[in-house]
Amino acid sequence: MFDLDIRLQLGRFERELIVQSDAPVLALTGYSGSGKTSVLNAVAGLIRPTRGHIRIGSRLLFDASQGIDVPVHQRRIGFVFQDARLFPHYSVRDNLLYGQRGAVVAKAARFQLDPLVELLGLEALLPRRPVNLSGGEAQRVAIGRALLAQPDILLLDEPLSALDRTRRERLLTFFETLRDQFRLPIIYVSHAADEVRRLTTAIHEFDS
Ligand SMILES: Nc1ncnc2c1ncn2[C@@H]1O[C@H](COP(=O)(O)OP(=O)(O)OP(=O)(O)O)[C@@H](O)[C@H]1O
Repeated sequence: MFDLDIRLQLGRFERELIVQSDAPVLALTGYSGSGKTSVLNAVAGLIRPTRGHIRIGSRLLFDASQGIDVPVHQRRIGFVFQDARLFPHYSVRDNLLYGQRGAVVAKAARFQLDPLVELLGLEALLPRRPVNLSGGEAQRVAIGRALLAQPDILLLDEPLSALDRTRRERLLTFFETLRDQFRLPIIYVSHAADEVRRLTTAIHEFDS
């Protein structure tokens, strides 16, 4: 499922990552500043590794030796950033629908608005603007928006950090659904290994 062998150089910061795993969820954990978000940026195509390759499922996204570097908009990746990054001038509903724009939303599409609104508990929030959401609510909207773009791969950067225990629990269950029913490959960044143990045994810890 995941075959990553990359080297990143950002100013003086360097990070190597070599992972091969058949697990559906790959977790990256480690201290602040260890390069977790940078790896997600490389997978999304926002920064370019200095060498190596990135293959997820059947998709080869980057291979320096073959000169392959799939453009960001063709990677079909849903990226949920640490700060939700919703459009402040759009309602929650319009933020969600923005995710659908450009995506082929056939009746058979994996992710549909109404079931996602229900799964993520967003009904009451639909008319609100992001400024009137808590951090955890905004994060749930960002997850819905990312999924409505019908991604092949989901990148989650510390998605539970703004949530209380009950909401954490519900979202973890939701991620298990994405993993088991939708079979969506997920790279999940967290600084806490215990947070991700429920989702996967494929945990790569940056400890140096
Ligand atoms: N464009 C850049 N130029 C120089 N250094 C950078 C650049 N982008 C990131 N860095 C540095 O790379 C290192 C890794 O950053 P990154 O955000 O990937 O870490 P992280 O593990 O995700 O951290 P956190 O858990 O705090 O989010 C940091 O020291 C950061 O300052």
